[in-house]
Amino acid sequence: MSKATGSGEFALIREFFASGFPRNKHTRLGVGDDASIVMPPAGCDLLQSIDTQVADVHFPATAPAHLIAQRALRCAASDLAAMGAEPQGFHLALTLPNAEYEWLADFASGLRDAAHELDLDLLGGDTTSGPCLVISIQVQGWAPAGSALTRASAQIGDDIWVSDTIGRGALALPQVLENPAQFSGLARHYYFPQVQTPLGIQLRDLATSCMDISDGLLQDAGHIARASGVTLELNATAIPTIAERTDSRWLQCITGGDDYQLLFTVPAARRKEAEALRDEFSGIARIGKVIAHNGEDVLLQEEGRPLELPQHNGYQHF
Ligand SMILES: Nc1ncnc2c1ncn2[C@@H]1O[C@H](COP(=O)(O)OP(=O)(O)OP(=O)(O)O)[C@@H](O)[C@H]1O
Ligand SMILES: Cc1ncc(C[n+]2csc(CCOP(=O)(O)O)c2C)c(N)n1
Ligand SMILES: [Mg+2]
Repeated sequence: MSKATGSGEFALIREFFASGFPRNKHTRLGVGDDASIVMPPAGCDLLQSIDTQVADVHFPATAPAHLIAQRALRCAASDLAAMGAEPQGFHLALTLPNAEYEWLADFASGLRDAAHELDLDLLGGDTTSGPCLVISIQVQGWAPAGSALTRASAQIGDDIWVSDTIGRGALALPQVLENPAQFSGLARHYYFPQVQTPLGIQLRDLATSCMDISDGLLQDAGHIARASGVTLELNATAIPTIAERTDSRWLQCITGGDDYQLLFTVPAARRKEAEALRDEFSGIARIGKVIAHNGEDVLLQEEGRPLELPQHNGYQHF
């Protein structure tokens, strides 16, 4: 397979990453210098997050390069959506086992498409050789000062909501591992997780807490519970899952991860406002309520009776 034109790391950066990305008006200096320069709008907080994806841990190494890029940027951008940020830009750190021209061209084309859709300017990065493909993406954006959503302020009595169906990524995984190039049905959700930026922005004035579900609904619900010092009581039959409650794969849906849907809490007194969001975000569903901490961080109920929580409630690296 051919190598990047010109030779070496710098030709590769020039060819694939120096142009073709959205140009954000707040970017003073992007790819090419020792650091990027960005001028945030007055009165806004800067929000930043970093996400790493490793070949054969987060995606199959043999997946098409444009799909790997799409997925990596979307998963990273999801953390901005979770906090209600308006996206601004990203830095890309790439570790590559080799520099094959066709692979890089395909990767850069997927990355550009995702960047345009998500409104993220490529601000800079770092490119190295290494034993396996690793993609680290730092994303940043802003929100009016003090308005960003966090995991820490869920209140007793709040309703618990999710932005859409849970479990698509988890149930896609066996298919994707079997055929990494397949890109239909559930595999679409695995490679193109829906980034909930518009919903996150609307929730700034409505939700008391919010996060994106990357590791599994049950485990991630525990993060809001611990950060807020409350218990999240989930109603099993109210959770919109891709496999029905009676399906043997239901548990995989709520523990498997790779959803990138939002989990958020809204005061019960504002339930009608949350329901009205359905005009624009038809998938949102009310799945439980926040109660005083009672020893457990998360409770799963069905028709008023507690369900035993599985030992494995979400993805952990170690
Ligand atoms: N090596 C690290 N050094 C400092 N902080 C870290 C490190 N790893 C994780 N964190 C912080 O710990 C918190 C939880 O990290 P985690 O990666 O689980 O975030 P997440 O949004 O739940 O998951 P995802 O990685 O899927 O976005 C975040 O605030 C993150 O910034
Ligand atoms: C090939 C392959 N095997 C397994 C998985 C499942 N998986 C890996 S990491 C993760 C949680 C999010 O990661 P992080 O917490 O690092 O952001 C999940 C659900 C996958 N996506 N691809
Ligand atoms: Mg997150």
